[in-house]
Amino acid sequence: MTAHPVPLRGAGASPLAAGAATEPVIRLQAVQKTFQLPNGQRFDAVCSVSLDIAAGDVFGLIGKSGAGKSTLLRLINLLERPDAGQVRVGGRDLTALSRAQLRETRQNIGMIFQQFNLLQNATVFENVAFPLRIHGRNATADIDARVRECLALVGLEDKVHSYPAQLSGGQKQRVAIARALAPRPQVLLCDEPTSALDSETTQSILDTLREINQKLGVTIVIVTHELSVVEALCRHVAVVEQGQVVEQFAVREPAAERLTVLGRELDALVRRRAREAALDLELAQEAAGVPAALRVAGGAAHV
Ligand SMILES: Nc1ncnc2c1ncn2[C@@H]1O[C@H](COP(=O)(O)OP(=O)(O)OP(=O)(O)O)[C@@H](O)[C@H]1O
Repeated sequence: MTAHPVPLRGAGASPLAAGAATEPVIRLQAVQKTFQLPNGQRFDAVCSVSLDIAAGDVFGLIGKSGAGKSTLLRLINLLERPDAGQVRVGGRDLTALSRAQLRETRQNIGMIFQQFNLLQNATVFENVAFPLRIHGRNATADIDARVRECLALVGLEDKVHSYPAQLSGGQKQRVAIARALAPRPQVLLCDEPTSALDSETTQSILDTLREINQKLGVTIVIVTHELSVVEALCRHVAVVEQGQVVEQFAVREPAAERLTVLGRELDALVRRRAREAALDLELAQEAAGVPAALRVAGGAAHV
């Protein structure tokens, strides 16, 4: 896939980025979300969570069904408004903003969903142009250029006139990624982005997300129930249980002890994949006739 350079939202380029150099791009401080249930009872979905996510990171949120992962993710762009606590993104406290300011600030936070959430009666072009048009400040030529740039980034230049119904699941998710990136966000939130896709398509979407992170520096936060997704994509992970972050760690640094079963399972997977990669490398070198003394180690020893 050809990737076209897209200008980064630089630290000095936008008031949204003010303060970003001095604190993590995402900072949740004691955020709380309680839902009122139909029977009148109250349910604490997120309980006083504090979490820092550094600029440029790829951060996974894992946990059992109902643990509060999606609610936590949706607190980051205030799709869910916290009952208490602060949500800071790009140095701004989102909870203190007016509606108009929040609309503006949300351009800095793209989001993709399990079911893609595309406009069915709009072409691929119009889907990607949508977030640029609703802010009404972009000239038509600029929108056109930006839409094509984003579609190139996800390898879908040739689908510009197609409708969502004419696309595969993976292509729909690529359109959703292009749409999320169109306003040049610092942060991309992903809510189970590969859960509706087969494993091959999942791999190619993960490759695209990795490329976006590496080339554009966009910080990615991803909710998933698939440990393989975390292993393949994330640098850091937090395990969520009953509305709380019970542990967080660097994915590539398996430890002797973890607090949670999911943490232990993820470590085991990381170790297994590292061993497999080391073996593959060894076999490839052997097949290529590289003398044993000159072979490069695969790195499994580190984990
Ligand atoms: N709008 C709402 N009203 C009432 N309860 C809600 C609402 N949204 C979420 N919940 C409840 O909050 C809890 C956490 O939900 P959430 O979707 O964040 O969990 P999750 O970890 O993402 O689960 P899953 O992996 O199944 O999507 C669940 O028990 C859910 O039923």
